[in-house]
Amino acid sequence: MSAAVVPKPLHGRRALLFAGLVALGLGHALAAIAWSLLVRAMIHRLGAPQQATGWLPGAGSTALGLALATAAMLGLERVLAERLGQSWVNDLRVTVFEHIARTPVREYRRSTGATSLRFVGDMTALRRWAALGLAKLAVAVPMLAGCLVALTLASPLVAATVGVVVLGGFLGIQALTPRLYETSVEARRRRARVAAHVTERVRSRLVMQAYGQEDKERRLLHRRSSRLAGAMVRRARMVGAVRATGEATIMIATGTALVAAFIAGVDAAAAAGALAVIGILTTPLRDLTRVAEYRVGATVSMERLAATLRRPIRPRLDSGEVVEPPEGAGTLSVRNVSVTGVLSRVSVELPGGSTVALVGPNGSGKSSLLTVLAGLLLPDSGQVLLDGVDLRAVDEQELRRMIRLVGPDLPLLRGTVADNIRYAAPDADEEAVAEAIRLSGLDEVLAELPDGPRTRVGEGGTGLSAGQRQRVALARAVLGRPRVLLLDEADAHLDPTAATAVDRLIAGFPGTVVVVTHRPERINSVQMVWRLRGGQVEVGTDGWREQLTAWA
Ligand SMILES: Nc1ncnc2c1ncn2[C@@H]1O[C@H](COP(=O)(O)OP(=O)(O)OP(=O)(O)O)[C@@H](O)[C@H]1O
Repeated sequence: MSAAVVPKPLHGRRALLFAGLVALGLGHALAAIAWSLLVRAMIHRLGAPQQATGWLPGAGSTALGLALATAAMLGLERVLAERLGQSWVNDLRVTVFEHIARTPVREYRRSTGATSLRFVGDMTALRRWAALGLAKLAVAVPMLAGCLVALTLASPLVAATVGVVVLGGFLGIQALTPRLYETSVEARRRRARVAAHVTERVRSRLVMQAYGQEDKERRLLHRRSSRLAGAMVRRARMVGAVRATGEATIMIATGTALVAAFIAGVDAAAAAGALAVIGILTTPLRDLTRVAEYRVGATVSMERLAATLRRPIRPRLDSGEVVEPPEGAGTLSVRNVSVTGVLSRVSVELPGGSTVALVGPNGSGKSSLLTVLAGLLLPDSGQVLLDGVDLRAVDEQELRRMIRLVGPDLPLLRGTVADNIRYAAPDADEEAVAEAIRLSGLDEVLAELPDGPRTRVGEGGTGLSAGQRQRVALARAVLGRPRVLLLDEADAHLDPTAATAVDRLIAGFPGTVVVVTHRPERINSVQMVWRLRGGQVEVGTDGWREQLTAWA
């Protein structure tokens, strides 16, 4: 099992974008210095007798040039910052998705709402941090440094005073961040609860309606929503405190700069230049205040994502580890397979092309064994071989092509019936699709559907009856002629005619079939029976057909 590599915000191309933003910050700094010198020179000229000297040559065009350059830099800064944020979040989104997609189903039990919060709320917080936090940091720090240089040119005392006030402001903000962090964690937790509640209950609203629980659920949501509102207000209070500290810093810096200018005895022109710089300084100071806010939001979100990414996933095999897909008829060998709490040192052999019924009481581990045979659940110990090769050594795509599973945990996806059939093999030709439809007995279903294979279904196949869904799932599984077909209660929901179609499918299927069923009397075409009990597999003996009914 391996953990994911978390994309870094300043990796690769993003480091260049960041460097571009720092360059823009330096540009802003130079503009601030130039602006302060220009203001100072203009004020000097205002004080001088006009007739003698005339107006400052080039002042207008310099001011216009500085204004245009600043506007252009601001525009460019926004674009670079957004590119930085989007690029990082895009990498993160794909990484998190891939990780969740590859996490064993038993390892990931987050609700859909909590998962979608990772892709919406958390990604927004992280994009803000990169695009408005990191990017602002890149620009604001050089800009702040440039402003302090400009102030030093006017008066070192003024610069030192402003520097001390700014430092005090940052320390104040720093002192507030632990509480901001706590309130942000609480707000996120409450948001996750509301998202999980709403998503699950909306999806299962028929259960609410059937049991008349709409009012109770509404009250529950109201309570959770009110708690979320409270948490958001507490967070807003802290955000307000941070912003207020930033604004107070700006005002105190302006006031103390004037006092310092008075004490230092600087002339009016230099004081005006310093004030012009303080005006410019307002922008980076405000930006840096926001940086603290975005950083805390991103920390909270990143902790949640990192927890998800720490979950182990099935590692991709290195090219050197992959063995050639085995040749053979689909012989399955289970050797000493154990899955904690479910299977205990199970060893059975299923010759290629044969069919076995897997029976046993509820919870005995039939579905678990099927997922082990499919290579989807890795056993804690032991191995499963397909035609003599350990499933773990076979390239995953090849494995999925050779072994197909049908079961209640593999619903249909939103799209058309045809999209669902082709899901496993989008490039399959029409002939292969027609064969899969025929084998699964889906042709009768398609004839009844308003738009035939182009009929749209919702999430999980809503819009079709349970039996219709089952047959679409069967067609999806047999497309491309897998070597092994694992059917988990494939006859559930089927009427006798449809169940006969499943029986025909099993009888006519050229590969190996394992069929989990509670109704063995429907399955005539199996050649042996395995019973799961107490974590062990008993293999039916000579009179197994009688055992099939007795065991099920
Ligand atoms: N996603 C899961 N995560 C953790 N444990 C699970 C999961 N699914 C099943 N189990 C556990 O594995 C054991 C076997 O369950 P399994 O679904 O394999 O039994 P089954 O024989 O197929 O039952 P049924 O006849 O009711 O379908 C049960 O104790 C169950 O609690």
